[in-house]
Amino acid sequence: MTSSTAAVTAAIERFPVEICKGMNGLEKVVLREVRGSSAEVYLYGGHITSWKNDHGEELLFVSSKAIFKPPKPIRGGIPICFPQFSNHGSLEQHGFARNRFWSIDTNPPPFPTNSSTKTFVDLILKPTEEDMKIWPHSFEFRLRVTLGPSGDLMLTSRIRNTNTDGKPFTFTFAYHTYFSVSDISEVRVEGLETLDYLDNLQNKQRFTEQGDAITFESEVDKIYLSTPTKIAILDHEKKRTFVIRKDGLPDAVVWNPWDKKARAMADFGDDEYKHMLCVEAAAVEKPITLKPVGSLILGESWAAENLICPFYHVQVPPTAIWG
Ligand SMILES: O=P(O)(O)OC[C@H]1O[C@H](O)[C@H](O)[C@@H](O)[C@@H]1O
Repeated sequence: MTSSTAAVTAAIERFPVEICKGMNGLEKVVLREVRGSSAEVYLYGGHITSWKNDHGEELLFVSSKAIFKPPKPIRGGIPICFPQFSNHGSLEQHGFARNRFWSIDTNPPPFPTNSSTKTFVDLILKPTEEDMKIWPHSFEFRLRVTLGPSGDLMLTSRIRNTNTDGKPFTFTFAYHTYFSVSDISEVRVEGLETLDYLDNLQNKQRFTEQGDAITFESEVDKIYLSTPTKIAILDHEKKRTFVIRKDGLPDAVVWNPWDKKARAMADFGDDEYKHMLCVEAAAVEKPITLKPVGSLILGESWAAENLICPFYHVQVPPTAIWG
């Protein structure tokens, strides 16, 4: 066993997590909570591909046609969009973090909150020389995926500028979460009413949302701006509500490709749009800038959190969410 394998094993043995082979032999980490909930994270993309409640029911949508083969990003789950969201810049769509191989971070810097009672894994992404030809910046991107005792899933990202050439860098970001829903026409989203949004289907023009909670009857691709820290997705048929609680991510992207675009995507089933909805905690309108390493100081860092939790319509929402 090499010393780095030993360090990974030691980091993993502290927590009930397992590293195993997933689709096409790609490595994945499986987190399990004592009450039965679980989550799976592929090192390819630092990509969450499964999140199940304590009845083993899948809460994320992953396409039956998803291609688990680099460099194609995985269709569904939670892709990480960094250092660019969508086509808002000159890099490839959604940046490159979602199709790079991440590593297990055996020595993460301490977290302000105590996670000792939770199941989590820490991943890290650093650029290769090839990446630096595309985006000439040195960075450390640390991602902690935590499965809470009530089955809630928390993603914490910490990004540091490690440039020693005196250059700041600027990025946009999203957790591109694909929620599984029973029937898109029965779903509504609360928390975005009356907000301004940029409509990707109308040249990113700015509009103001009218009326009540958001419902779906055609393609939607909107970036809601300066959104509240809590957003809810209500699924009447499933009698289930997902609550998203976010910090450091002012925007929220809502996307459903609907039938025509679904048919145009090779890695997405023709009718699958009926059973998914992306609500993405994001920082898009105001890109983040981080200062480089100085003579006496570390490079600047940025952190963002996204907590998602299902609750069922017979339950009281967990206090972790409504706080
Ligand atoms: O197909 P992808 O590159 O994964 O992007 C899927 C979608 O992601 C976001 O939600 C964007 O707002 C959409 O414009 C885009 O179509």
